[in-house]
Amino acid sequence: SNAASGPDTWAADFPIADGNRQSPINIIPKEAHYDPSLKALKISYDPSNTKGILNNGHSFQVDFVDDTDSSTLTGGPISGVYRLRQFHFHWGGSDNRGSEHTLNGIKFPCELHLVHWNTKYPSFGEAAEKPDGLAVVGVFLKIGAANPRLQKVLDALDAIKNKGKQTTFANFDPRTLLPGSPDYWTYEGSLTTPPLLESVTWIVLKEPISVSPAQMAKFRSLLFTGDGEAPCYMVDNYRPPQPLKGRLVRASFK
Ligand SMILES: Cc1c(Cl)c([N+](=O)[O-])nn1CC(=O)Nc1ccc(S(N)(=O)=O)cc1
Ligand SMILES: [Zn+2]
Repeated sequence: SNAASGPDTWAADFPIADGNRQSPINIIPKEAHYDPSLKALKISYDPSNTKGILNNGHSFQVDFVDDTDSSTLTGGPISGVYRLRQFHFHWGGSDNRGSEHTLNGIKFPCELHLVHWNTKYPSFGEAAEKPDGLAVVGVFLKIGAANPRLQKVLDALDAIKNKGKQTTFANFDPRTLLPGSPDYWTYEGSLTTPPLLESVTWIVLKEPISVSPAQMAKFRSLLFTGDGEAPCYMVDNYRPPQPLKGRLVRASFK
């Protein structure tokens, strides 16, 4: 991460960066606790809720209409109904890095985050301030065959090369980006970029999905910079693992 504005500089403006439930973390499967009381994740998304795709200057995100309970996450470690707000990714400048969570210290080239908020609160903004306000599903991407479901998202990136650019993007079902296995790890954490709010129940899926080297190159064609600025490729937009500080990581599987 670059020195000027990278993760090492965040504590100055956001003291919570050194808090007790920061994300991401390194997940050590052997130290996770199997919890038989954890329910299966129940994910149901309505593709017609897809609102658009935006380069926000630190990643790109696909936004969803979240004014009804039509795209929701329930079950798993959470109680109540959480609505899908957006999904986005984090990736590296080369295939040996890019994910935020790591597995036994291993970095994946990319990580998908599906961001949901608890409907017991009136809005995403309100929920983001509460300890049980958000639930983010994390999915690792590993180098392999080209992922045809990912390609529709990647084909939209040429239109949002620069920071602040957005374009239409419709009828996408994020369920198509999820792996077959329902197995996950879960722990209490935070947003991984400022404001680093400690409001996220993390649900990290065990099984990665595939991405090809050519598809990774597409992620890396985006720019951090706005139109007319000296171009800076959008790569290494990941925060490294943070101290566990005594937190328990639970597994939904043996
Ligand atoms: C903080 C906030 C509020 Cl409040 C609003 N809002 O519209 O009210 N928008 N944002 C921005 C936001 O969502 N950031 C965010 C950061 C990290 C992640 S990550 N990687 O998944 O942890 C998910 C989201
Ligand atoms: Zn993220």
